[in-house]
Amino acid sequence: MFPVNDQTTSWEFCDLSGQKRKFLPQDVPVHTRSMDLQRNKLKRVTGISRFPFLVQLNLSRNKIMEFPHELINLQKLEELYLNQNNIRHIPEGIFPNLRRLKFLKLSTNRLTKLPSDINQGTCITYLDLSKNCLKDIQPLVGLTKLKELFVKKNELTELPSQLFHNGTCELTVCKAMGNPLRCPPEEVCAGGVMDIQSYFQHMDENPNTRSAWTVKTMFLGCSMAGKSTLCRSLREGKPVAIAVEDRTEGIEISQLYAEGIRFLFWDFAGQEEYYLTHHVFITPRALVILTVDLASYSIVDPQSFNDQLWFWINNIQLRVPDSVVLLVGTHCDQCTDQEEVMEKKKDIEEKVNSRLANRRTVLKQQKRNLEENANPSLFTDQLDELDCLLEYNLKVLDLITIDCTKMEDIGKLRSHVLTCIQSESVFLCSGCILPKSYETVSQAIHTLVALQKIPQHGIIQLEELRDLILNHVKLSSESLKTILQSLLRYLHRIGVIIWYEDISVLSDRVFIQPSFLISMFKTIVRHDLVQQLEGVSRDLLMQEGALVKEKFTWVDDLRCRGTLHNAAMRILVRRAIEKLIKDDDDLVEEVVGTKREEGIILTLLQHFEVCLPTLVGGGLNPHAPVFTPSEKQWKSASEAKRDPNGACLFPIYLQDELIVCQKWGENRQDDLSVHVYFLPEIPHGFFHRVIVKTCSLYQTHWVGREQCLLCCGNRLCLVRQKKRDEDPFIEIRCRRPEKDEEFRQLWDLILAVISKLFVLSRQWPGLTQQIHTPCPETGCPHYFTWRDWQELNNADFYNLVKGEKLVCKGGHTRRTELLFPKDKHMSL
Ligand SMILES: Nc1nc2c(ncn2[C@@H]2O[C@H](COP(=O)(O)OP(=O)(O)OP(=O)(O)O)[C@@H](O)[C@H]2O)c(=O)[nH]1
Repeated sequence: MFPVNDQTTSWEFCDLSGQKRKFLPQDVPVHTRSMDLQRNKLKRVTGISRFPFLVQLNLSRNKIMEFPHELINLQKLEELYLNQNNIRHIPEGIFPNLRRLKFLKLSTNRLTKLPSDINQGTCITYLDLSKNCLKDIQPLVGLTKLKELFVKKNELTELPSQLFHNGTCELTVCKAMGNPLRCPPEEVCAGGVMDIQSYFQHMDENPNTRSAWTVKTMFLGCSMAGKSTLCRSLREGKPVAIAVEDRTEGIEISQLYAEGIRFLFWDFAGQEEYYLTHHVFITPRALVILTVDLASYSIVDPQSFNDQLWFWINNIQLRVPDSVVLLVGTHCDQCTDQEEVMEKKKDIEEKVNSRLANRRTVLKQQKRNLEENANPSLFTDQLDELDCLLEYNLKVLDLITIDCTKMEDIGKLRSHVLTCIQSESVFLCSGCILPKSYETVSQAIHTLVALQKIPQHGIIQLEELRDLILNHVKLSSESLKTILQSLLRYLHRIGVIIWYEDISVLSDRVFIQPSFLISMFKTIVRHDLVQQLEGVSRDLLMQEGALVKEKFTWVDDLRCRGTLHNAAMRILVRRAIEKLIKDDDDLVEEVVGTKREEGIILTLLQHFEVCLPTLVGGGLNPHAPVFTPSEKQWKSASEAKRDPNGACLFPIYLQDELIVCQKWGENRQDDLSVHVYFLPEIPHGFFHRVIVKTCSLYQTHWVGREQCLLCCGNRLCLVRQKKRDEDPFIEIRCRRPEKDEEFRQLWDLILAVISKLFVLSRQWPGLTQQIHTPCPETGCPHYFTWRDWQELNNADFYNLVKGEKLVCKGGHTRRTELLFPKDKHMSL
């Protein structure tokens, strides 16, 4: 929507949006400067040259097939929206005439090629070409004022290096995800313009044409399905039996080189407790091998399909919706005969295909419902979002059946995986070209590991790593510095190393062996943590200066309250780590932490929102200084008071909701309640992180497994996960305030919680929100986008609470529904 200021008179701004028009209207004044024609049914734009004073023109969401040639007459045009049409071709000769054009949005069309003279639109600063079919954007070279470039989801294999030349480039934003990029690889582009520039600079200095190929392969599936067996057998090239007691805890990583491809195998444990870490490690652009035990799979029991397959496919679809999933059925030897194997294969494939197709049908139906609504303009964001979900294409390949104990079957699977990877139509992630210098440095790191110059645990200071590499390569210290930074970023993104550049206390340290870090994670995030704690010996307790009776308290607190004392955590991590790190007390201390300082592991667990430091509060405190209404940045209230020798709350280990229920009491009829719906469902682990995120804002909170209660001033706010008619939503429920100032606090509180929900939900790209849920009390839905929320002011909020309908147009992504009983007015 155009920004219209109050001074704009009607002849200057002409809103013709959403009127199902097939032609331009005749009665618009020729002096019109801004025309909004979005969401009509225009196929051609004939007659637009009658408005030579147009500065802004919005033709988005029409049915335009040809780029309107007449636009060459709009010489004052500065902003042009042509997104969401069907344009296949832009003729030559347009852009030399649009000398004032600054903003051009052409996303979601069918362009395969750009006109060679597009670079004569020399004023263009913003250009969106995402979601087309472009193979080449070389014609953009010469757009010297370009600041923001979007070319997501095209068919680009290269970006033109000239666009990024240091001296001339004004680009500040370049988004190129979703292209089969080789030069620079997508992982370099993800780092933004600076990383791309650095890449091209090194390519200039050390050109390379050879393609390096690394494929992250993730093994997912239920516990005991055979993931570790598959992973290790593939690596060894022969069947490897895994003893039952040798189950995967957390994640294991290993490598395999085959036919010039480096596979990084990530073997994820199947038990529920580990799902909590999956958001950290399940990343896009990987091959997923979903393993199912065919012997235990039941055709007749629908739960079997749900648990063993659909749960995983659904999770993958929510988290990495563009992935390729290879289904592997193990334990064939334990099925009665080949016939049973084939029946199960057929059943699984049919059910997967029908569920995937069904999901699409539901999405399409939802889209139709919105389009047919009396006022579809209220739903444009929802429609966009549904379009995005429809565009994702999770590829689930046919199931391959194997007996992991048979040599022949392991060979069959290995060549099948290679074929899948090499067939680019199936697997987007192909080889990528790196500057020679990157390869040299990468190789040097590899050699240093092999020569054991880098300790086995792989934790190394950045500077120390640089010094070691300098002894191995012919590079100046200065150029190594820049190469190393970009290279480490790249290696981190493809999953070879871990470097948390953004966590200030960890930014000077590199984890050359990710498996080390993960094994630290799994000492804490594990299904048998209580037993592990019970097994702590007297010697270990003494080392930490703790008494045996403290151990009983720890066990009790973990079991009943989901709280792990930091002292207990230190003991557990130290016990695990001392097996890996020998004779390096300083490092052990750094990882484990001390009574005065948090260690690496605790920092990471909090960074990834697995736990939060507890400051278990007392009763309601009317003077609690936690909230500062209208403060832009939400600081963690407990941060300053965090005690490294305190305890951490792990919502995953909580058993019940008792404490929350007790404190909250009964729902009241006049409670304020905001619902945030999610479609298709709330992912596993999502709510635990909501709890961690929201509770970290408050000093006083009580937490249950699927609920948490926050205290703001003397107001209570309940956040909980619920379902209505199978539709999952998160409810934020507050006691109705009495005083004005409390009311404002409450508004900020709701806003803070919702903002956390939105930030979090962005990490699941396959997730959107429920659309049709009218308010049961008033019958009229109030739909809000996140941007609407931010833009609402207190006065709007008062009106809402009074039951007045407030309509917000525009906005971005997900919508929220306000449900305030209409008859309960606030006295303000
Ligand atoms: N007979 C037979 N046994 C298999 C086959 N595949 C796996 N197994 C056995 O099944 C058991 C479980 O296999 P794992 O590879 O540990 O299973 P997982 O999926 O990694 O399990 P978690 O680590 O708990 O997530 C092991 O004892 C394997 O040796 C198979 O095809 N045939």
